[in-house]
Amino acid sequence: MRDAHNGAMARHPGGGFNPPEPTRKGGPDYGRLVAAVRTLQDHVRSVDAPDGVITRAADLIDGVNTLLAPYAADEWASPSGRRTDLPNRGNLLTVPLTTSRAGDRITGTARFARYHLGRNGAAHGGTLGLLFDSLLGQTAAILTGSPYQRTAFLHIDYRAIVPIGKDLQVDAGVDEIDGRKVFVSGRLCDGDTVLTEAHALFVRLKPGQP
Ligand SMILES: CCCCCCCCCCCCCCCC(=O)SCCNC(=O)CCNC(=O)[C@H](O)C(C)(C)COP(=O)(O)OP(=O)(O)OC[C@H]1O[C@@H](n2cnc3c(N)ncnc32)[C@H](O)[C@@H]1OP(=O)(O)O
Repeated sequence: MRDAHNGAMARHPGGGFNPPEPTRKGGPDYGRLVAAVRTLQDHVRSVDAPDGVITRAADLIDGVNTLLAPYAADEWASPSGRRTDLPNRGNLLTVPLTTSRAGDRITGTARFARYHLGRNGAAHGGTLGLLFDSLLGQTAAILTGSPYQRTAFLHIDYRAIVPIGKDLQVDAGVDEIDGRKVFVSGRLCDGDTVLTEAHALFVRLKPGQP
């Protein structure tokens, strides 16, 4: 049987890390769909309900999966990550992040949810990598004006545990450009407290690189 999700492996004919092509596909409720799934993810991580409730929830979600399955499309056709009118471009994968350019910096707000919980109130360390790849990737792309880059390395320093369910501040900038290499760093703060610092190398892709 064909796995429709393998369509996501289709390569762009031009190669490279292609910037998102804006779309309004999915209509007025696409943002609500993504927000609802995020809420669902939080519920699945926090639920402590009777077996019958779990059975009913699983049945309902199976129903949604059956509804959506015939429409699985590759990454170039799906609106995921291309709804530039929506938070996080309608990309369910990302840690919720809102940014804007402030001169030669990228600043904004990030918020971890129950879904991102590691243990004992702290966000899972891997989700910090997820956040910083997005934040520093955006920073490299926007501040250099060249979106065709990929992360070569990402170094994270965990300074303090990152709380969930709280608006936190991000700040990032370009430290150095050396030919194709763009060195970027940033941090995540809770007020005056630095929670996480990261630095990364993004390499501008040559034509034909995937
Ligand atoms: C315009 C506005 C648009 C706005 C709208 C933006 C929206 C858009 C935002 C996107 C924000 C998300 C961005 C996520 C981006 C991913 O997450 S990409 C996924 C994770 N990364 C990957 O999968 C990359 C896998 N690796 C590779 O593909 C290749 O290793 C790379 C990174 C392309 C480099 O390979 P290459 O081109 O063959 O490079 P190579 O010639 O070996 O090295 C070039 C230089 O870099 C150095 N280098 C390479 N790798 C390393 C390393 N790991 N450590 C140290 N040095 C290294 C080399 O030593 C060399 O240095 P020099 O000799 O030139 O001094």
